[in-house]
Amino acid sequence: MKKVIVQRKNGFLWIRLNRPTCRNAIDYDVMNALEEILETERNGEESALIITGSESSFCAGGDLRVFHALKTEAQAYEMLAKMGRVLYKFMTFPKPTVAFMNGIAIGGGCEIATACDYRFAVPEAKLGFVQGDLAITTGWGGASMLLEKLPYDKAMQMLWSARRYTAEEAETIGFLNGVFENESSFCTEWLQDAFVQHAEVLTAYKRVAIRKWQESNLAERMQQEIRECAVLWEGESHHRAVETFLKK
Ligand SMILES: CCC(=O)SCCNC(=O)CCNC(=O)[C@H](O)C(C)(C)COP(=O)(O)OP(=O)(O)OC[C@H]1O[C@@H](n2cnc3c(N)ncnc32)[C@H](O)[C@@H]1OP(=O)(O)O
Repeated sequence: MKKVIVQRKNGFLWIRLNRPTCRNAIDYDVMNALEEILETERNGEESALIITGSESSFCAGGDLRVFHALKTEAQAYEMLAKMGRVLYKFMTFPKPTVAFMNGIAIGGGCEIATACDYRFAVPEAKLGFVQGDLAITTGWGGASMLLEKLPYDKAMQMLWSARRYTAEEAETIGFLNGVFENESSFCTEWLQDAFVQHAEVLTAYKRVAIRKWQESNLAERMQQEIRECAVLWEGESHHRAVETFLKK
């Protein structure tokens, strides 16, 4: 079974995270697949990219079973920086990008969504930057990207509280651009009329945004954030919190 499925539908490129038994958590295979897709599809024919999850989850963040083997700051940094590079590629993808959160979006799942230009969810989705509860920060550059997307106080509220928000609450705080019953209503009520036909207009506007992020050195800020997380990762509190989850 492919861990990441690529589909082309009505002029859009769909990426579907596909590890439903662990709520589409991200492991190294998924990171590699995403990196390859983002490289090869930069100049593809589709006008926009949509990322979603299979079955009824979007993404439960990093695969805690796999990544719990990483004990030291250096080991953690290597993994975190790898996904950080993938998310910077997402953030600066030359076309519009959309996260359709078809269910739970937790931890790194919210970081992936933050890298996208738009975020939508189904009513029953729960969303949160829960990393704080695991005694770490966002480790894939999510906080730096969130501060580009939300007003300062709203972004910090989501990060500092580590709270799980309902879709309605996440829309109120500004993390979500809308809530749709399902993928089909998202497509007919939003996606099909969201973008002009002239693909060169879409990419030109995206370059405006990307230049701003380049000038404000977003890549470097994400790297520094990843270093902060790697330091905390090594701590006892983090390892204990993950063990508690894994023993459940
Ligand atoms: C790297 C930076 C980060 O991303 S830090 C954040 C890491 N993620 C998390 O802390 C989320 C941990 N998961 C959860 O809180 C819950 O599983 C959530 C996602 C809310 C789903 O709850 P629920 O629908 O009740 O399912 P469940 O807990 O029974 O899980 C089903 C199976 O999936 C697994 N799973 C879940 N999340 C992960 C994960 N992040 N990494 C690895 N496995 C995960 C569960 O262990 C469970 O597996 P099993 O069926 O017991 O074998």
